[in-house]
Amino acid sequence: MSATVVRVPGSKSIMARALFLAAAADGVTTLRHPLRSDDTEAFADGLRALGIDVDLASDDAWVVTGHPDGPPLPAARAYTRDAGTASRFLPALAAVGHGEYAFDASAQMRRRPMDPLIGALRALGVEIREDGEPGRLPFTVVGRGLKGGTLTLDASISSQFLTALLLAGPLAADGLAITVTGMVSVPYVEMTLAMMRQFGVTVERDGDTFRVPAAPYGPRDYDVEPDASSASYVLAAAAVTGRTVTVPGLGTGSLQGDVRFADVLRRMGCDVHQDATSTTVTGPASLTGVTVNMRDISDTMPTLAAIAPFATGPVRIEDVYNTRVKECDRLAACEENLRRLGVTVATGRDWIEIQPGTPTGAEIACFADHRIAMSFSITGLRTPGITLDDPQCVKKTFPTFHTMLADLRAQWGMA
Ligand SMILES: O=C(O)C1=C[C@@H](OP(=O)(O)O)[C@@H](O)[C@H](O)C1
Ligand SMILES: C=C(OP(=O)(O)O)C(=O)O
Repeated sequence: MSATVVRVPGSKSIMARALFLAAAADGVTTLRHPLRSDDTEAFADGLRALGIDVDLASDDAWVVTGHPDGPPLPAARAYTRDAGTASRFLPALAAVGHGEYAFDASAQMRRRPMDPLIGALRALGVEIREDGEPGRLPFTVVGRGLKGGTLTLDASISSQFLTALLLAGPLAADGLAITVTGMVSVPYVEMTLAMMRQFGVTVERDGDTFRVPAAPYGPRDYDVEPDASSASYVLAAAAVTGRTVTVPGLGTGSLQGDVRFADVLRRMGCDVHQDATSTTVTGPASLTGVTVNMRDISDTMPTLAAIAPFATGPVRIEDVYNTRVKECDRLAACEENLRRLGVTVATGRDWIEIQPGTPTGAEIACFADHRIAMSFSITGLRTPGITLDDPQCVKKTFPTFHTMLADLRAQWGMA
């Protein structure tokens, strides 16, 4: 059977880093194949609120004029919507500047932890005024230029705090030495280091310590990869329908750890071909069960949980505690929705185990979480009658998701 080629939109995580790096570079950066979504617009709007010029008029290229000394405005208010990346990275950029920068976000984002970043910036001498619940947004960063130095950071709840400090490190007068404990989502940190290198700065890593030199970022013409987490839904669609899908632009050469979701599908019996720049998956006659540690690729946990009932044996996903502090408590959300579909499921502090079953149609509670909406839409390829209580929440990272899925259904002759 011939492969269906599906192009997925640009990477949210690469966009967030590229926007930060471009904003801090000495010159003008062009981002090619940008992702336009709620998260990336939140990032761009946040930069603009700080006085940094981001021209997102074109869908082919966003143009950013950098300010190596930090935000040019002496005072600003930034609203970072639901975006973890914008909410965690932008305050670190503000700390480099000279002024008072107030940050706030949506109710969902206000619930998510910010304390490791607040603590780290304070340890570096930055004044932070907590304007709401301690350790959460909203808060105000009072920037007086960042001197730098050494600090210890707990990275066990999110890697985004470490990424924020790494990205800002070269703008500190003395650079930064950061020692981390308990790191999750390691591939995102590797992405950060690789992209800092692409913009001209090399971080030295010595075990758990990252040494960031004081050094200038250079502007670039930057091509954004397709999003590997978004691709997981497309590959999962192949896995549950027995079809063949090729995602171009994403393979072993990707900066994104989530390309390894294809390895999980391979272990479940899919035929997987991955070269440097593309991934092709063919679903088997029946998927097998698997036990998998998803600490490194936890954004794809809901994708796997949602197709798990179709496997012939149990699917157990381990070491994903921090999925409880994402857009929603994702372990609880997956458990709730699998139960709604009549599937037997159990969860613990950091794991979920799903039994084989035949899901029956039900309304999915999205909890305003794009990944819950997209994951259970893929279950819907095999189970009639699945509806979403909040289909629009996919706009966070993949605004064209439902059109893409409708196109796939049409090409595959599904109603
Ligand atoms: O740095 C990033 O771009 C991201 C890091 C991950 O978060 P955690 O480090 O909080 O797991 C991931 O879940 C998120 O979607 C994007
Ligand atoms: C956890 C996610 O996003 P955020 O960048 O808001 O943390 C996600 O996209 O799955």
